[in-house]
Amino acid sequence: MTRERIYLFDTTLRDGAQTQGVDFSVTDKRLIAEALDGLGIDYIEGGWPGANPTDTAFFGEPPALRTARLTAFGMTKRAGRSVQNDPGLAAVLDAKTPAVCLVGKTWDYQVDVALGVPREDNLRAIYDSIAEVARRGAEPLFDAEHFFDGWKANRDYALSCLVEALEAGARWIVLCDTNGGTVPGEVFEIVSEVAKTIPGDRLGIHAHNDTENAVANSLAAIEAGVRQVQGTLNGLGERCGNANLCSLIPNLMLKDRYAKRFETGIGEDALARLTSVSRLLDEILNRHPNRHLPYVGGSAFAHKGGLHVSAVLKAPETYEHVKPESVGNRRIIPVSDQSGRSNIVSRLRDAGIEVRADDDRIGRLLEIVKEREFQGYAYDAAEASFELLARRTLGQLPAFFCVDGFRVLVERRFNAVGELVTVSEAVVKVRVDDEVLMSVGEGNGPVNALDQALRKDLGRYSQFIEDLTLEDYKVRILTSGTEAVTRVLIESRDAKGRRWGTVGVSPNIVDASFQALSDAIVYKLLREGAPASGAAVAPKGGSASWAGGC
Ligand SMILES: CC(=O)SCCNC(=O)CCNC(=O)[C@H](O)C(C)(C)COP(=O)(O)OP(=O)(O)OC[C@H]1O[C@@H](n2cnc3c(N)ncnc32)[C@H](O)[C@@H]1OP(=O)(O)O
Ligand SMILES: CC(=O)C(=O)O
Repeated sequence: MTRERIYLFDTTLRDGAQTQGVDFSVTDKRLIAEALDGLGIDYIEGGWPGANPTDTAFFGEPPALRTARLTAFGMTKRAGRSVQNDPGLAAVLDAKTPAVCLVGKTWDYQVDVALGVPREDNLRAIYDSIAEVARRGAEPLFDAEHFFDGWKANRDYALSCLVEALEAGARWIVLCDTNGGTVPGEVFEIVSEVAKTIPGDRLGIHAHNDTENAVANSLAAIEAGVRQVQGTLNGLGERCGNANLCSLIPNLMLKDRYAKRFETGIGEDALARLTSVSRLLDEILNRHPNRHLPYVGGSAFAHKGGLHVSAVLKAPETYEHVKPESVGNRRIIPVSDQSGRSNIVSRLRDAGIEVRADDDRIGRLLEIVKEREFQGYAYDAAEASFELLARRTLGQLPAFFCVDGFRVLVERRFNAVGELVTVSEAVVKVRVDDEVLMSVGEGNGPVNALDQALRKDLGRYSQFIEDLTLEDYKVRILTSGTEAVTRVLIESRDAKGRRWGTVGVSPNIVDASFQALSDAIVYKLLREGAPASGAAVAPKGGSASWAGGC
């Protein structure tokens, strides 16, 4: 059976740039456009030429795209101006992109209130503007703003706006749920009605996520006939975002209901790069990847419950709706107080620790994990600390360095120019082989000072941790009985792009931080294959190098 083509339109660089807190540079835009092109996206909306210097510069020197059509965004001509005499429209058209998408009003209320022009004038503006795009040789697209609200308020007027765009030569008429308030059943009904006037292979959908339905609305629109779908990477976009292409694409390609009827421009190889493209966007935006994103999130294939893990190890499809590797993701089996022996065995194997499934020490390790989670440790977010704990329990943790003690001082005083300052200073005494090393660190707070001091001189181990960076530091106060206990979670990273989490728990925040910091270093040494120290021995209990004297 021949499959119908669904065209994918990415607006990460335009609607995504309207996300609060997102501010792309020209270089960012180029990188993202190239990644989208590499995936096989059909249209890449690069921004609004003339609206700001970044977008103007981006279109001034556009990236060389392999197959995607670079699209410039703008609005229909301004009231009181002709298409030839509208500097805003001219800037969009002068970008000379293969495709141009113009947004126009289709809700009568918006025409009356936001534009304040007679409704007839708006119809003429749509026609003239789209016709001008066609006349200039670009592929015209019409974003029908507020279409669903417009339909509900005055369907004849909303439809007449679409007809104007179609007659003016629009290749695509994109139905926008601008305020994001429409739900899937309504989208299906309305699009089905519209498709009686405008053929589905000329219709697109642009859904916002204000009711958490942007992906569902896009799929409903496809079921009702549209053949172009707009969205963004990771669901960026105005307010609550747009339809997330990182969910839409796998839904279209991996779910039989769609995959049997439709094809996209994305191949299986490219689909297997989706997770890395999603992470690239986070990297560029300097954001932490959202673990809970479907398909591409770090937890999308994380199996925590013991019952799940026991079955997944027998057959992954018992608890996985698609194969993680189909979207370039991976299965994770974290260890926590929800675990059974299966979690432990699986995690140990992942860490390259060979142990028989019926080894008594597995049960002992499981007990320790549950006991420590009761005290406040959280190993599902600190896989590196779990590995260290496991290796120690199994007698497989090399001793690298030993912390004999530390002292932290926080002092508030007047500095040399009479300003009141708070200074933190830490002194750490470590032993490597038989050598005692004492380092002083200064920082903007006690934990920072401690971190500086600990890393400053680890003797022959210093070379292994030069590229170690602290990425995230989270503190949570837990109430256990009448005493407050602090849990510190640290995420670390190195130049090879490895990330790992460590945890520390103590009634004292500095203590808890120190455990997590020293675990982060020990884990790095382990991964680097650093040789064990001659004299120091790993202490019993607590972290690898923590817990006072050795
Ligand atoms: C639904 C969407 O997401 S559409 C995309 C929205 N994205 C953006 O707005 C980001 C980029 N925007 C900008 O940089 C600026 O808004 C600009 C450069 C486009 C315009 O800036 P300004 O000229 O200062 O106008 P401002 O943004 O305050 O107001 C928009 C004007 O366009 C008019 N307008 C809005 N939509 C349309 C339209 N489809 N067709 C014609 N005119 C329109 C408004 O009535 C208003 O006119 P007024 O100034 O006479 O009241
Ligand atoms: C065009 C657009 O972004 C919208 O209507 O939501």
